[in-house]
Amino acid sequence: MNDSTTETAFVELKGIAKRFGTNRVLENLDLRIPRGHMVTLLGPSGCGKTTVLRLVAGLEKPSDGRIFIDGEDVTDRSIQQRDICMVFQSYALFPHMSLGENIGYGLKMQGRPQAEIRQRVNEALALVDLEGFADRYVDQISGGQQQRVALARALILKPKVLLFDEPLSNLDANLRRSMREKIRQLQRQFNITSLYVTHDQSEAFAVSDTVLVMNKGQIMQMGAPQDLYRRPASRFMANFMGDANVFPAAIYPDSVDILGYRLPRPTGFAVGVERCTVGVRPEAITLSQQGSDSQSCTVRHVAYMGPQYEVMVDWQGQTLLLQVNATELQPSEGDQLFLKIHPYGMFVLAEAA
Ligand SMILES: Nc1ncnc2c1ncn2[C@@H]1O[C@H](COP(=O)(O)OP(=O)(O)OP(=O)(O)O)[C@@H](O)[C@H]1O
Repeated sequence: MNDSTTETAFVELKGIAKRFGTNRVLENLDLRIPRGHMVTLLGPSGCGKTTVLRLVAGLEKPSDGRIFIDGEDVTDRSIQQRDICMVFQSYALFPHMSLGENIGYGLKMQGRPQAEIRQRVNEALALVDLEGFADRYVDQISGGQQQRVALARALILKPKVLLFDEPLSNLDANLRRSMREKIRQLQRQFNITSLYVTHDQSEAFAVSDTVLVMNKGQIMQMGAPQDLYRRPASRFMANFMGDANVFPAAIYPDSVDILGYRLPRPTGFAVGVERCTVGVRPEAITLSQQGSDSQSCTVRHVAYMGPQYEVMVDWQGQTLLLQVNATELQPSEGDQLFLKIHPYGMFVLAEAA
């Protein structure tokens, strides 16, 4: 199990329900985030991720249940009384203020002295690699820089909890990577308990200690990224975490039998499950020119992806999706090849075949 179930919770949601009119968005949701952890909420559009974030922020009231931060019941407190900062997709900076004034705004509202504000603004700008930008305005900097200003504005207040609402969605792919590394570095450096909403699986994996996958207001699975990918608890999870080939299988003491192809039993697979469903990730199936009858397959479709090919093959009456490293083999449609399934990429699904 992941740490978050055993460690003391710093942020805790207990029995949370949220209804908008007749729309029951969340029902009896429990969530525990240990101090200093970064938990990401991941799930399809409309599953309730943003609603959870807004409930923690105090921007929505739960219909039922209680919310605790650092041991205190904050359910009836406003956002200002919760010691929380939020970083939005839209940056939400004031255009009529300089970047320094934007970043120092919260401290000014707290009545801190000018000299302290100036010093802390400069420190915050340095944290996000924007030294010397204090006198610029929002329309003089790029989107990526604006999001770093928004991050500095949150960090300067040293909040108990930092909330991120799809913070990278407006950035292009290169900026997304550098910004997510910046967020992760600063979150770790300051050990800030954080909740991060995204619908991008690779972003969730890259920034978090723990990923919580939701669907239709329910928690489907929560755990470290590797656990969710390698041991999905359901078919929904298997498909949501990436592509999966699914087979009927039987597990014996020394082997797993998939459609007549016997391979070593992976560690952790329970013995004696004569009928089950096994999932195999595309990257765990390789192709080669040689093999046995039970591994023979026909290439149906090839898509060139740069570092690898995505290949569809017919095998034992099933169509499989797999990936071939472009440095190893360049398959073509119609090729008769042999596949190899690697136990590393295999998981047992709860449902029977
Ligand atoms: N203020 C509101 N009034 C009425 N319904 C709402 C309100 N806010 C959210 N909802 C509904 O709650 C459900 C969950 O919305 P939410 O924004 O939490 O989902 P999400 O997982 O964050 O989706 P997305 O990834 O598209 O942002 C949706 O059906 C949405 O229409």
